[in-house]
Amino acid sequence: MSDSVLIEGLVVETVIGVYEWEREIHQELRVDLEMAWDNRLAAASDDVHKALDYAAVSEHVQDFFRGCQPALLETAAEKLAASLMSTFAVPGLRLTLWKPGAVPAARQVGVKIQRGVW
Ligand SMILES: Nc1nc2c(c(=O)[nH]1)N=C([C@H](O)[C@@H](O)CO)CN2
Repeated sequence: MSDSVLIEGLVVETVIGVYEWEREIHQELRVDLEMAWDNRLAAASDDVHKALDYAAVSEHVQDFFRGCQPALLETAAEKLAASLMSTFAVPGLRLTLWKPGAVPAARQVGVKIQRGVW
């Protein structure tokens, strides 16, 4: 599939981290998403119900991090990918989770995964 729907730099606040002190605070993550989606039906009908609604997906991501507060970025990425694919019937996605404050000498650190069919 060559079409996709994109979300870049979505900011979420959550509890995440492997250290004890990190379990006591909220930290910022940034989420980049590229989701495989055939955009032709939405374009032909001009109907948001035929589109992969990036506003609804963004809300889902925010809700996800209210309920899921793992230690590792890898765990968060894997669970979020599965949740998005099953909730929105997304056949494939590329997901990057950035943790901007984690390594002071780096602008940001993160993980990127690709799942499903492209
Ligand atoms: N590959 C990873 N490395 C590290 C992670 C992680 O989630 N994935 N997490 C930490 C700590 O929580 C760190 O962010 C605290 O600064 C260390 N390494």
